[in-house]
Amino acid sequence: MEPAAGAVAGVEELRVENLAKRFGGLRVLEGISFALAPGDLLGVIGPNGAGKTTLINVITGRTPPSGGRILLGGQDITGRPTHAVSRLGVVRSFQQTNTFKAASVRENVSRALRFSGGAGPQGWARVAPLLDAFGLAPRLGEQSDKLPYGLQKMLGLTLAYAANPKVLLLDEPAAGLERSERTRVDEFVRHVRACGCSVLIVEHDMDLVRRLCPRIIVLDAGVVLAEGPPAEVLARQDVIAAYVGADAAGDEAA
Ligand SMILES: Nc1ncnc2c1ncn2[C@@H]1O[C@H](COP(=O)(O)OP(=O)(O)OP(=O)(O)O)[C@@H](O)[C@H]1O
Repeated sequence: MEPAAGAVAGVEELRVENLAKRFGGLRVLEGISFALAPGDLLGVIGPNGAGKTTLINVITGRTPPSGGRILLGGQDITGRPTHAVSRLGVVRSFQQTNTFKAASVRENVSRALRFSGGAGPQGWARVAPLLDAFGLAPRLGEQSDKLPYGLQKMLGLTLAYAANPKVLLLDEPAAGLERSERTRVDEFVRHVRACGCSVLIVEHDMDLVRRLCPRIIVLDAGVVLAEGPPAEVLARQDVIAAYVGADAAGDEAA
């Protein structure tokens, strides 16, 4: 799959500084800081309830933070509403698919392209490599919720890309996919990075994380427990104890 020419203009860096989120007395995120350069890929892993989805919710304006700052290309976007944040180019995908269920694949793509002002031939040309690679091109007329689940997930990713992101936040893109379908997530991520888009990927599939991510952070109870290349981080005893446990220890040994 070739990257579309000129797909993303004016790519900017995302910087998260000392981000915190509390729900009442519950501390869900505390002191989270990292930066994403253009084309960067950061994996975020951690046990259930560690705060991974909340991190995406806070960055994308779905949930207001309790402290800290979010900067896009140096511009403070902290606390802006979701539609404003996505118009600036910070776009997410959801664990569950986020398509308009009763609408066709074509209409879904068209809406996402219209959002970024690019529903003309150029916009369609930008998403065409993804539609082809995922086998969605011949199914444009089909109702999106009648597609097999794996294709609905890939449509969800395509829609996120259609919105012309500078920074893409993927919440468990491989969840619910057959093992054989997961390499499509790899293809997707490589494609969007080649277009200069930064990617933050929350994922439980450690094989995928090891394959794709040059750098990961481990969240545990809302704080960063470890950060670095997956081979180093996943070998740390505190990470194994907190999260990875016997499964990954077994994988490492295998
Ligand atoms: N709106 C909310 N109100 C109160 N508590 C919340 C809210 N949203 C999330 N939480 C709590 O915040 C914590 C972190 O949840 P979050 O969904 O971010 O975890 P996660 O790391 O994404 O987990 P998973 O891997 O299971 O998706 C959990 O204890 C959750 O119950």
